[in-house]
Amino acid sequence: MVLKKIYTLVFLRNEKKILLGLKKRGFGINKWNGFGGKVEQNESVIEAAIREMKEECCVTVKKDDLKSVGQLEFTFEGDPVMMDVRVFSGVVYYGTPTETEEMAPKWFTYDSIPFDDMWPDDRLWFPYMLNNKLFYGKFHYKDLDTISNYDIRELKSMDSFYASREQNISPKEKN
Ligand SMILES: Nc1[nH]c(=O)nc2c1ncn2[C@H]1C[C@H](O)[C@@H](COP(=O)(O)OP(=O)(O)OP(=O)(O)O)O1
Repeated sequence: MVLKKIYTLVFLRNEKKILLGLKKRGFGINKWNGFGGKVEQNESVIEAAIREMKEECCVTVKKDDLKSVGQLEFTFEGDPVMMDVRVFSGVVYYGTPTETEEMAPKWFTYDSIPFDDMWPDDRLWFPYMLNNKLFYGKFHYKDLDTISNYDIRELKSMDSFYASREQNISPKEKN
């Protein structure tokens, strides 16, 4: 059996910019990323995405304003737990992105995304997201800085992609 933990990752965007946050503690510290974290028991993926946005940058997003745009799976050498990351994108939000103990938010123009200070996988799958393509990516890390192999593909629909894997996920994990 593959052990996995489900995470959320949310990117607010507009025509010119994307909101990233500098992670101030824990996993991925000092890297720029979207906002998100572990899906807790008794919440759906989308509920977790909304909660993490509020906790990490004080912004309110509504369920219908978040679009499921991708899934990323990460495994690490010697670690039996797969990270299953559900990626969302949104334009509409309420409030002002504000620094918290976990994240320092900042808007970046699309040509100034700081890939050198992000997870190495980001420069591989961001082009899909930025071009409004749905995607699935699978990455195996040799260590926290080094991808040993990966595969990315474009998807036609997130719903049908998740439906095809339904037998492997519990109802709570669906969005
Ligand atoms: N290789 C990777 N590339 C990427 O772009 N995002 C990644 C990634 N590996 C993890 N992430 C994201 C997923 C998730 O949004 C975040 C990790 O979540 P955290 O560990 O911060 O979870 P929590 O906020 O629940 O943690 P704690 O509250 O500190 O327990 O980093």
